[in-house]
Amino acid sequence: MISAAGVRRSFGGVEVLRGVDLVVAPGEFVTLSGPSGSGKTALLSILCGFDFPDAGAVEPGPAAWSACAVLPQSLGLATELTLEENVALPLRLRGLATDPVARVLAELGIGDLGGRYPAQVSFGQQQRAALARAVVARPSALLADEPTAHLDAASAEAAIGVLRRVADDGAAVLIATHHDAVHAAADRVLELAGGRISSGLRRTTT
Ligand SMILES: Nc1ncnc2c1ncn2[C@@H]1O[C@H](COP(=O)(O)OP(=O)(O)OP(=O)(O)O)[C@@H](O)[C@H]1O
Repeated sequence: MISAAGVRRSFGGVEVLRGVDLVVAPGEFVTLSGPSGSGKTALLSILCGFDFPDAGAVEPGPAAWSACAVLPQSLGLATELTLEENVALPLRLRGLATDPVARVLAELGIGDLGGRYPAQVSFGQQQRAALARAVVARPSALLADEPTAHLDAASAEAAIGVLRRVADDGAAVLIATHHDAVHAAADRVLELAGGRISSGLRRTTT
């Protein structure tokens, strides 16, 4: 579960988040839209524990952070590790087998790049490696900031398929994005405007 209740956050005297309430249930794939500067990154940073609210409460709290995967805009790949080693890291840290690494890299179209270092691949390829690392250990919550920002349409489709599967496997998934294709794949689209969540349209399936 991912949730925020009455979350407020100011920067330099400007209140960017003015009482944000949201809930993403296990198994839900929810996207967060909103104009540039509306506070999407600020909200995700608080939800994943990188930052703290001035007021309000969030889940996951510290006790559940280990089961929460985060894909920041800056990616955070370890530059001294190959893509394969980066993706294997969350599995190794938990003492799990690294068999899924090759499958996830292949699914994202970078199966032949596992032996390269981040500096030896494009930013879009790094972005897919960071997504692979975020999902490989089957997190129970996933927070991602613009995970398809540097991807072409086909690569974005593959990324969306992976995100969808993480939710179908039972994770609560919240994605900040400007990308219509990601919103179209979501169960619900939340709009952050004026410091609050102003809508939560449920996608209708026919
Ligand atoms: N650490 C900080 N210090 C000062 N101001 C900040 C800080 N973090 C965010 N802000 C301000 O808060 C506002 C929201 O920023 P944020 O990055 O959350 O927007 P966003 O909705 O993610 O934008 P984008 O769609 O462009 O990524 C902006 O006006 C930004 O300048």
